[in-house]
Amino acid sequence: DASLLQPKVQEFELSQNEKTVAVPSSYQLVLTEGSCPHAAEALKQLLPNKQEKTEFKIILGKKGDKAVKKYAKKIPSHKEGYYIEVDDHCIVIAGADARGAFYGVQTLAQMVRQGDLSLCTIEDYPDIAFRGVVEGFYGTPWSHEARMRQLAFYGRNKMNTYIYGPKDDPYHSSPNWRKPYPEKEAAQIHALIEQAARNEVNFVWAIHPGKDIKWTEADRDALIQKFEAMYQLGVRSFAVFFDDISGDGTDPVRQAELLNYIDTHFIQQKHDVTPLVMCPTEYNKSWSDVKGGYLTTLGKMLNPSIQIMWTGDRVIACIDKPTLDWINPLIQRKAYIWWNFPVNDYVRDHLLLGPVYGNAKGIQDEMSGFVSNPMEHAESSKISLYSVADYTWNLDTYDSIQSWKHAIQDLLPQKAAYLETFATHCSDLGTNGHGFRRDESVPLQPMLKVLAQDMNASEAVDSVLRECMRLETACDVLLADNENPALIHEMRPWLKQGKLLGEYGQCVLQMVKALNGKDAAFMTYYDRARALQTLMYELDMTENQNPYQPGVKVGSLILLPTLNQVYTQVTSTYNAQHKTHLETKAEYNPYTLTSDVPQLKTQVVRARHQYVNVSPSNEVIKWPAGAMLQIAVDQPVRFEALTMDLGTPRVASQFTLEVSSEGQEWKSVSLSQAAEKTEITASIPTDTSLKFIRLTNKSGQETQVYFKKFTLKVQK
Ligand SMILES: CCCC(=O)N[C@H]1/C(=N/OC(=O)Nc2ccccc2)O[C@H](CO)[C@@H](O)[C@@H]1O
Repeated sequence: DASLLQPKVQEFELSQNEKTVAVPSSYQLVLTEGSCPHAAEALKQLLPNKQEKTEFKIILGKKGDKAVKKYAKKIPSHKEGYYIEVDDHCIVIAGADARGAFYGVQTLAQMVRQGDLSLCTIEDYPDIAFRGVVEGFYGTPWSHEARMRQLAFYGRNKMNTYIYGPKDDPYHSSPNWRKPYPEKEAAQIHALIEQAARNEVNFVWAIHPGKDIKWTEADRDALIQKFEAMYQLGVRSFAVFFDDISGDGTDPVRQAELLNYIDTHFIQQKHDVTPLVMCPTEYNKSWSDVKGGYLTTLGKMLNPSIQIMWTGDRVIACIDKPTLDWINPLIQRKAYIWWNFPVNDYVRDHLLLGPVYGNAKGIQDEMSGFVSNPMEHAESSKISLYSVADYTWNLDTYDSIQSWKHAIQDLLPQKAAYLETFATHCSDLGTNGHGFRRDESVPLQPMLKVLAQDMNASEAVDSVLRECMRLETACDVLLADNENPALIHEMRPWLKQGKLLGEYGQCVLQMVKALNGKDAAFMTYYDRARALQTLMYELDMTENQNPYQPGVKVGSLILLPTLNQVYTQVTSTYNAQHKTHLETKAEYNPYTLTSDVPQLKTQVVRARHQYVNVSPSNEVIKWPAGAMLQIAVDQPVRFEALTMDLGTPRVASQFTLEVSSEGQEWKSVSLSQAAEKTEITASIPTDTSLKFIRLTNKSGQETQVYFKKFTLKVQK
């Protein structure tokens, strides 16, 4: 069944209807020794017991091999393409090159797993030249074991590129990019390179020198020497990243001269090295200043074989034709896409387990590469990566939902149905500085909308109740599962939250059904609902407490908000009927953020014990003159202190900090910032309790700052 092949093949034809042949238990292998070693190794693992003298033959080779001479004309004339022919006494796998032959064996492996083989022919090849993953996220780099598993996953899914560029590796970035890796790390990288080769994956080693590179011969030679050291380790693919830097490292002429020098004096000298990849400083349209000439300078100066990475119209954006029609002419080549999904280093309280959707069809000829920047959770990222492999191999037949279901089936075969239930409600990012969102709880949305309109709609009550039971069950089963321990370990906090959410939903809907029944029943569900609200809040406050977006969110787009709304409504109704004063607030967040700084208006404010934090942003914030950021609180509190960090020294004088107890009378509070320090503090008088605090840019002009920290300390 061709629709089950992953990625979907370009052309599949049954040769004789309904005829099949059993998977050969023994066969004669015909190949040119040493021609396609990784394909031959994969075939041996797939069908181990080959015999010399048997009737059945498997022919394996690449274009030019005598073994496949007869089929040469059938082999697609695309790099990494292959031809498969299955008939009743022979299987042919003929690659356009060795990697194509390897991919043919991967496809055969999937056919074999389906049982008897249909008599058929397959002509297949990738739509996009470079497909795979860039380990380029902020946060805990993947472990060595996780990377080894990833590379095998890429081999099975025909991804041919893994770019090693973890921001937090000191030998990839500053300060040690000039130094060779120590013994242990070097050995691990060598092991990864061998694993990559076995799986026909280009291991691309990236260097990120931009923070402190000097435009001198010394630093140029230091970079070449580091590349040479990596070449000795076995690296045959190289990248230079200039993203997320400032200062004179951002000069495009210098960047281009350096890259052309590396290309001419290193890449071109080696013959067995793939084209150099670079990540520009302006890597998305929203940050580009075309008139400034950065992109056009690179486009004009960079040797044509050098690939230029691009994230799209924004840092986090899906890729469509207008995106590519804009960038390709400027850089005078096809963009090499760095797709910032499912990376979640800016929404670390959310796991992104939903479908991969939103990238256009029909744009395969406008991109030279498409690599996904994943989550620090390696196993959980495989749901998205499976679909990125599917999409980038064959854009026009890609079906996001079907691919998502197959991805889950592939990741956890025995418990796929449960993982699908859980993943359905664990896909949106929540509000974030990039404004990038994903759909969530999609099959349940119609009923949730009915419920929000009328909590007594019995069909909606029952269907949401059943889904909450399924969610609770799914989380229990997954928490206890050991088919893929690494996956469950990563998801554990979210599975626990999903279980609580499923239980909470059942209580709330039982409250609705108990409204006109026995009060004791209602009260029991009410007590448990309140208890579950507390348990969800405490889990959110105690697990995954990273310094950026701490906490554990599940169902945050529509399921939890709808259940909270129904909780409030049914409790209010009960109060009206019984003249009681039960608590109607579901999720109590006493703080509200308002701002007329465009990039800050969606930031999240959250109380955490004695501290009130506004979530930091990775972006450069353009703070208009007179614009403000305000925190309001329901009940008056005594703020003791404010600590913030705008990532810029000597900037406090551009701002005023004011406080108010009712929003009319404002008192200003002095800000202090030590010389050459970026941290700004304010001690707030606690003689009166306050409901408002606001920070305004009073400098009379727009200022550019970062937004690394904004924390209020509340008096106990
Ligand atoms: C060619 C893409 C480079 C890129 O995306 N860099 C980082 C990246 N950069 O985006 C920024 O907004 N970076 C930034 C903004 C302001 C100041 C410093 C960095 O975003 C991703 C998602 O958070 C990170 O995983 C990436 O490492």
